[in-house]
Amino acid sequence: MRDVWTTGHVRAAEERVLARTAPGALMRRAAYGVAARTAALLAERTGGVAGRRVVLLVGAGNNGGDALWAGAFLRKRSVGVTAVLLAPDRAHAEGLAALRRAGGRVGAPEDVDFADLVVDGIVGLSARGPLRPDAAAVVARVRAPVVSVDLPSGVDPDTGAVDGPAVTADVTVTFGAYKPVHFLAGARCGDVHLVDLGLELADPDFRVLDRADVARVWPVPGAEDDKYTQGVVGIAAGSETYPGAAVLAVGAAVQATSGLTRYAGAAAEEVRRRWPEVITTGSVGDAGRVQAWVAGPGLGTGKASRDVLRYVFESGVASCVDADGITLLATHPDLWDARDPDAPVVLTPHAREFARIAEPLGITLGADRVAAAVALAAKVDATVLLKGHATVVAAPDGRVLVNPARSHWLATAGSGDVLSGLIGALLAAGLDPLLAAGCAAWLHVRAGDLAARGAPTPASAIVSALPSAIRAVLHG
Ligand SMILES: NC(=O)C1=CN([C@@H]2O[C@H](COP(=O)(O)OP(=O)(O)OC[C@H]3O[C@@H](n4cnc5c(N)ncnc54)[C@H](OP(=O)(O)O)[C@@H]3O)[C@@H](O)[C@H]2O)[C@@H](O)CC1
Ligand SMILES: Nc1ncnc2c1ncn2[C@@H]1O[C@H](COP(=O)(O)OP(=O)(O)O)[C@@H](O)[C@H]1O
Ligand SMILES: [K+]
Repeated sequence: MRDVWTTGHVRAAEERVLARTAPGALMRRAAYGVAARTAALLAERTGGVAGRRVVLLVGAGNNGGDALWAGAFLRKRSVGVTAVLLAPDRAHAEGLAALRRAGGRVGAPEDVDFADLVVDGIVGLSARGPLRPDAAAVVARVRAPVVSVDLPSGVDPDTGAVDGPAVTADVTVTFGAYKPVHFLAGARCGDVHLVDLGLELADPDFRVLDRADVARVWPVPGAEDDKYTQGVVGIAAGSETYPGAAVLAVGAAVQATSGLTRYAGAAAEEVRRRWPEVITTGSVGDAGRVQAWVAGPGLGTGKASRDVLRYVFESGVASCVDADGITLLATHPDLWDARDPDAPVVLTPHAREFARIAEPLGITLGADRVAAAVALAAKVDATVLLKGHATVVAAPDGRVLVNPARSHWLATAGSGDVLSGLIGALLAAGLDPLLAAGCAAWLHVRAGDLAARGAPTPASAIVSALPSAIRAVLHG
């Protein structure tokens, strides 16, 4: 599990450490970490360190100071270091003096053209908005690998939003604590390395699950178990028009856990043909007992679908409401009244579905996706999984998980249906809804990677990759 704090919390903690350490000590520790990673990347990309050319892009604040000190440390390994000062009269004075003492020089934007590696010290925690034009012009020249100091400049530290020119780093070296940008805009950061500054921080703003966290809770049957004790999941999905959504959601549920899966709906024939182990019926009322429902994928939004959702809510078990189910809740908010208040609900909107359900409630999906998910979760008293390249899962009590993608091949038709089946299976197994949604999203990404291996993948191949992904989770 990795803990993540917004910049306000990190700054406050840094102030406390600054007050009890020698002046400049923290910055030198941070900069030493940058220098070490820079040398490692130089060696990896160019085959050596001594004699290579590093250009530092130096902004007006302490982020630039880190870069200058890192340059001074790199000089000790005979790296040629040139600093491009974006605000020459405000460049960090001690850092600049240290670089000059070590034999580094101040250069011009053209020096970027001949760099073996660029260190981005333009802006860090104080970043506001995209890169300003002078910084953007220098960054546009960069062809070399980039090490970003603390975070890639131009990306919002707390939301990961990018709305103009910004740096894309190969490696980011951050200090004290992970910040939201590192997971909400992972693709901009490259590999992220954390340098410990001994900060003391309270509860994180969100958490990121690791393999071990998923392994700890993924349902594994024991000697006393049978197909019922592990939790039975019911899938109310698919229609005559969209039978595929049912086949995918059911397939994910069948492969996720070893309990029983039931299916109720118009795609019973297709489901049975593909998944003979599933007990199928035409309607939710005939399905038999389940411990959790998945309602919505490919279901349609007519009267019959409304009845399905009402039945699921009235049944008093946990549910994952996806796709058409979300649209139904948006257009017929009275459906919420059918809900048993003790039964947890997980909503899994993509951005457009989120807008559909949240805007009438006065919640807009702006740059801060975490805040939007938290607000909707509290408002409707449900766990909200907001899909995207970084999936945000917010519980009604304010706990948040973020699950970053490792590639973007999951953005394919039917991929969301697979996710809903996974969540349903984990809810039926009794996982806390936040963990059910978070672990499902985690496994979804891993299965997506295994299925894709660098090329487009159909959603049905993601379903097929689930056993391998679970094996990798459970057995390392
Ligand atoms: N605190 C600590 O203990 C430690 C802190 N450490 C380091 O300090 C960093 C924070 O430093 P910081 O607060 O001095 O500001 P920083 O991020 O360098 O910004 C500088 C100036 O940039 C400008 N600017 C803003 N937006 C911009 C944009 N889009 N495009 C271009 N320019 C933009 C804006 O200047 P303005 O012109 O608006 O006055 C702003 O004042 C932190 O990330 C870490 O690296 C480490 O050493 C460890 C110990
Ligand atoms: N750019 C992206 N990178 C990685 N994953 C993505 C990206 N865009 C979407 N996804 C993931 O792909 C899935 C798409 O789900 P959804 O939009 O419901 O598709 P469908 O309705 O076709 O099943 C979600 O799990 C989402 O988090
Ligand atoms: K930076």
